[in-house]
Amino acid sequence: MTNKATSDIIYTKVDEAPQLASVSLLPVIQSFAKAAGVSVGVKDISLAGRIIAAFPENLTAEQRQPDDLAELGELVKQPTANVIKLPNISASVPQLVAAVKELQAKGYAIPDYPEDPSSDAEKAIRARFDAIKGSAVNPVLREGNSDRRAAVAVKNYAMSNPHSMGEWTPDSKTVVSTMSGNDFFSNEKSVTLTAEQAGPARIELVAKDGSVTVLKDGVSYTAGTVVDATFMSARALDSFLAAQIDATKAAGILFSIHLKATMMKVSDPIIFGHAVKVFLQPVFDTYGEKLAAAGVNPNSGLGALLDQVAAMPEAKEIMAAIDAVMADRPALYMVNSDKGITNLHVPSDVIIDASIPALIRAGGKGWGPDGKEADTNCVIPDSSYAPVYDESVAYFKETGALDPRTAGTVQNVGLMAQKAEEYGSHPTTFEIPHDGTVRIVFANGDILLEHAVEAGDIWRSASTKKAPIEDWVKLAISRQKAEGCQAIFWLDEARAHDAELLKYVRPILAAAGVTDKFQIMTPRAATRLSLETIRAGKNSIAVSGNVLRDYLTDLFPILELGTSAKMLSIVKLMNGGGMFETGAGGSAPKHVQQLTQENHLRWDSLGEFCALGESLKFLADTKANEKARILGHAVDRATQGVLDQNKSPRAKVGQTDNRASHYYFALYWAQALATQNEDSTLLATFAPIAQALEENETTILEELISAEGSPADLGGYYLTDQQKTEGVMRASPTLLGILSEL
Ligand SMILES: NC(=O)C1=CN([C@@H]2O[C@H](COP(=O)(O)OP(=O)(O)OC[C@H]3O[C@@H](n4cnc5c(N)ncnc54)[C@H](OP(=O)(O)O)[C@@H]3O)[C@@H](O)[C@H]2O)C=CC1
Ligand SMILES: O=C(O)CCC(=O)C(=O)O
Ligand SMILES: [Mg+2]
Repeated sequence: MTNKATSDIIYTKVDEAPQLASVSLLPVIQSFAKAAGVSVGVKDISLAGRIIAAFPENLTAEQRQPDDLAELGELVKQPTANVIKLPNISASVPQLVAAVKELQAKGYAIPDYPEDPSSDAEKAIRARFDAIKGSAVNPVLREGNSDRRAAVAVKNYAMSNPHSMGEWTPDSKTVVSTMSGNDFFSNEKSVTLTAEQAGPARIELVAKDGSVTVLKDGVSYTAGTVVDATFMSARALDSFLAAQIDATKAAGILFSIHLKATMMKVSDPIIFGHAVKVFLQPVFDTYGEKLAAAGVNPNSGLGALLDQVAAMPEAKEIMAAIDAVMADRPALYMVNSDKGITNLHVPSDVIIDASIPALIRAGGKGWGPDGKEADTNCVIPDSSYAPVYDESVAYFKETGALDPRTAGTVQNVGLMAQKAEEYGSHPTTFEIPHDGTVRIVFANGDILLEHAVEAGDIWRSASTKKAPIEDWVKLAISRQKAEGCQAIFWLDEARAHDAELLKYVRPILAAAGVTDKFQIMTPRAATRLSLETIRAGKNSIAVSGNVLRDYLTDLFPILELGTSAKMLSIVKLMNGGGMFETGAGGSAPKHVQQLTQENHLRWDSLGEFCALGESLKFLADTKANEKARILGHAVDRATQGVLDQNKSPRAKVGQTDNRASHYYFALYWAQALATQNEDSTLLATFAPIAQALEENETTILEELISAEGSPADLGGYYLTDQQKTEGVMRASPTLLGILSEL
């Protein structure tokens, strides 16, 4: 790799709200760090940046950008890596298409996204876009397992300043519905590879007539890898969805589907497309061919479908047919009832890890088309992890809402390193073109796993390497030792994949003499026990696979803290480096909308503060930089100050926003450095800074707040204009002036 990252700490340029927040926060971080001899560089992993980097030959020399993600992907394998990773967009097709359109309008000659590539040239373009689509950054950077928890100060703050919780009543009609068979869960097969089996393999589909289609060649496995294969039957999925639509209507509640079309970027958009199609079945029965000819792909959602229909010659007739079907269907759970955006409009608008916890926090209520809250049928087709939500809903119906003032906490140790489990499944997931048998075949012809499938079934294989599994169990042991609390492996002995994992887990626990410190429970049982535990004010550690890592690090924080944005999220990289993620939430598109409408950014950077403190302390250890340690401890004190003094952003214009909260963070950080007695140089540097920040509080806040209430122009969405964005996010010349003294 050329162009080696030379900064001590790498901060990531991302998208949407966290990127806007960075424009305000980075000058503070960079100038404070500089005073301690610590350099903080930036690498671009934004959606727009990744698109630009993928098409250099289409662009002018000025427009071109290096492939920062590839560079970071190498860096995270180095022992010196120290990365602060903010959440980036995992793009669905509609988001990708919108970003390309914006870049084209700005003069970047990026090709269109080929929806249905036919020529080799189109296929090559599509392959480049596919590498950008969905969860394309996290699996590359997460070369370690996940340690997510609420810092003690953050948890204490949440207990003394509880967020509002909706009421749960036993008569709530809200339910979680999932398939009873023929899904990924029930069709799963799993094998741990012996040393003899390690090596190359291919995935092929053998048709009924014996002809063979190679779906994927050049798969390569190492010894000890757990290889899974499974499929979801398209027929079973469609009849499940049809039955759920009817059941929802009969119950008089809202229909909603919750998927992870971003992280599960191949399988879940297809499942989403089935939901769109089944919901509009009579329309597809009548106009299916015409819609297909017009390029409609239900996987992109109802929003894109409506736009495409509007441009068809038969628009009026088809629109009338759609309206008639919608009138006959149950009411849909809405993303934005004011704008008529439904759950089925865009595959990435409703993302299960955030959507279901928000509904549970609200007392089991979703928003209906009338703008009112209502009970909801939460449809989660695959039954692998749906029991977690089903059990949560059942538990809260029985016992009422959780009380954040007294609740304990559930931390997570998640398996994700080296594209573990579903993270690595994207290139080995296929929508089956015709009936037959899918099989994984070794070079010598031996068959590893096989399934009889039908056209349209979604078949996928995931694998998990030995070293990450062992690292994950060891991380669990050390976290349990540090906390001394209950710890549960959320694994189901009766599930093929989990049974293979347990063959690793048990001997490692036994060898470490800690078998009695851990329980092993199915996700459903673990959910119940964890909820009972935190209700009793005690703590638990959820040791889980990758998908549950994702789900649980939103579910519990959203109930305990009101949001997952405040989580400490550490990735202990397997080769010795550290990556510090900011919170457990996403890029909060709603927040950008508020900023552009009324110049108020309610993004909370507490996750960034926590990550920064950890990153500096890690740097102190890896580069023997004591100043960095002092800076890191001062970050912790500043974070505590932001919490104690209630300087976190609030929702409304005129209240503290993201920029003002960064001012307070800088003030408390400088004060902490000006009052420590370990390093006199730092003290001398920061004493006048702290004083200047204190003395100019009123001026700085006035400068920051003066523009609030009226629209803000960022000059773009996916690719904002740097000058305009800095004008909005660095609105206090006084603050910038003080920072420039460093
Ligand atoms: N690690 C990563 O890179 C991740 C990326 N994503 C990406 O983020 C995008 C949006 O995902 P989505 O599922 O909607 O989830 P988000 O977490 O972005 O948004 C859900 C809601 O959570 C609240 N929220 C999240 N972060 C903060 C914060 N720092 N401060 C205050 N409130 C916050 C907001 O609620 P309110 O409206 O109440 O303020 C927000 O509307 C997608 O493109 C997704 O792919 C998602 C998860 C992780
Ligand atoms: O990788 C992604 O797409 C999102 C991951 C995520 O939501 C998480 O890590 O919590
Ligand atoms: Mg998540």
